[in-house]
Amino acid sequence: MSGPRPVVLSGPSGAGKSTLMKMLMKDHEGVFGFSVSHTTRNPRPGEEDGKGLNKLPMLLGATLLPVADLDSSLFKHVADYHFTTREAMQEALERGDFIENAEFSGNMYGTSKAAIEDVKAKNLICILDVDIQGVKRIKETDLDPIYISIQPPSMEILEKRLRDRQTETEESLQKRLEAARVDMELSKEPGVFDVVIINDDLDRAYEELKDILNEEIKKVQEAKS
Ligand SMILES: Nc1nc2c(ncn2[C@@H]2O[C@H](COP(=O)(O)OP(=O)(O)O)[C@@H](O)[C@H]2O)c(=O)[nH]1
Ligand SMILES: Nc1ncnc2c1ncn2[C@@H]1O[C@H](COP(=O)(O)OP(=O)(O)O)[C@@H](O)[C@H]1O
Repeated sequence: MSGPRPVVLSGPSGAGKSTLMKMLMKDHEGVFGFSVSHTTRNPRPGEEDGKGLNKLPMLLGATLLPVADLDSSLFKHVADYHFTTREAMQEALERGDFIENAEFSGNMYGTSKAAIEDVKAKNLICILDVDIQGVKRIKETDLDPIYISIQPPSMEILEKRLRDRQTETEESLQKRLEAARVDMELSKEPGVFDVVIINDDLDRAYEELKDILNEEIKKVQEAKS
């Protein structure tokens, strides 16, 4: 049995991926599991670390990382990232512990095999939040996810949302806007994404996302009942 299909959420920084994902996980307890990525960027206030799992070099070799303590049915216990160092991440990469990795806005990001395995083991729909480079890398694997791009209505609105979020320095904001221009172009290429959702009105975008995932959601719910 292969279990439910994973879901890749991609799109520019500030497009609304985390917001939509949090809504999904909150409304569907015990259906989704988040693939907790590794990153070398600093944690933002309020962001949750993958609880001790940033001792990565030793732990990543294991088939199943002890991320089971992150109860995906209770969103508040889901980690945002495993915050780590460039050195530790480089070593783990060399060991082949990641299915994909990318450099984004001056930091390293990557999806470990263990992050995916953890969610798979619980028979949940695995959600991956990755940039466009990650999308291209994942296409070279046998993961076979549903590829969804979340796009902002315009660059102007994206910039406003990112500024209002108050998480970025001016430098990091400019890097994100630059990456967003590239992302917006590439996401228009035919065949890259199964669906592109324009996140103008949040509730409408959320309904669209739920509709796309409805079949997979039902499968997981039926398997549980
Ligand atoms: N390739 C790849 N990209 C990732 C991964 N985790 C996060 N990202 C992407 O990195 C970018 C920056 O993420 P983040 O620093 O959390 O900023 P935010 O998207 O503005 O909240 C976003 O486009 C994410 O989708 C990963 O494991 N692999
Ligand atoms: N449809 C929307 N309308 C207005 N603001 C939004 C909308 N969607 C998201 N936001 C806000 O925009 C900011 C960026 O959203 P976020 O989910 O952090 O994006 P991402 O995860 O793609 O970087 C957040 O402050 C969020 O509250």
